[in-house]
Amino acid sequence: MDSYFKKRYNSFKFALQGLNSAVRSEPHMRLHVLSAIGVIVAGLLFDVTATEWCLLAGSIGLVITAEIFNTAIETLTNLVSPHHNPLAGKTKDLAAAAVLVAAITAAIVGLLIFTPYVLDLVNAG
Ligand SMILES: Nc1ncnc2c1ncn2[C@@H]1O[C@H](COP(=O)(O)OP(=O)(O)OP(=O)(O)O)[C@@H](O)[C@H]1O
Repeated sequence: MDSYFKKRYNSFKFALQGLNSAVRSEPHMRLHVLSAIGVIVAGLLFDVTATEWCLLAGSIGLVITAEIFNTAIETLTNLVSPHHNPLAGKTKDLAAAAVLVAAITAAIVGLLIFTPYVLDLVNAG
């Protein structure tokens, strides 16, 4: 039983190491984290509803998860194919496209949620 919990603890520790390495080595990841902080601050300022928090949290998670997978795929591609190879390029472009789609989706969710709050603020002012 002891070794069961030790294994789970180690898996969690390795996952945190991966997160730490993604934030430290990837400028895009830092940009996503900064954007997430901005969204959380805006959510607190506008006092968005619980449903809106769920959508914002889902969008933030989607983008950060996509970026981590992109980094993992890029790293593996560099290991497997360090030299120029059209398939390696295609693999990286596909992974990058996933991040782009996630980021566009998150931007649309953010716009749909925050635009009415901003308009209310402008109209009240
Ligand atoms: N081994 C390769 N063979 C062919 N094309 C490659 C290869 N490595 C990269 N490319 C092409 O160059 C582009 C940029 O590659 P790079 O490794 O800088 O990835 P990146 O997504 O820009 O990484 P980062 O997010 O770290 O800047 C890729 O999207 C791909 O089109």
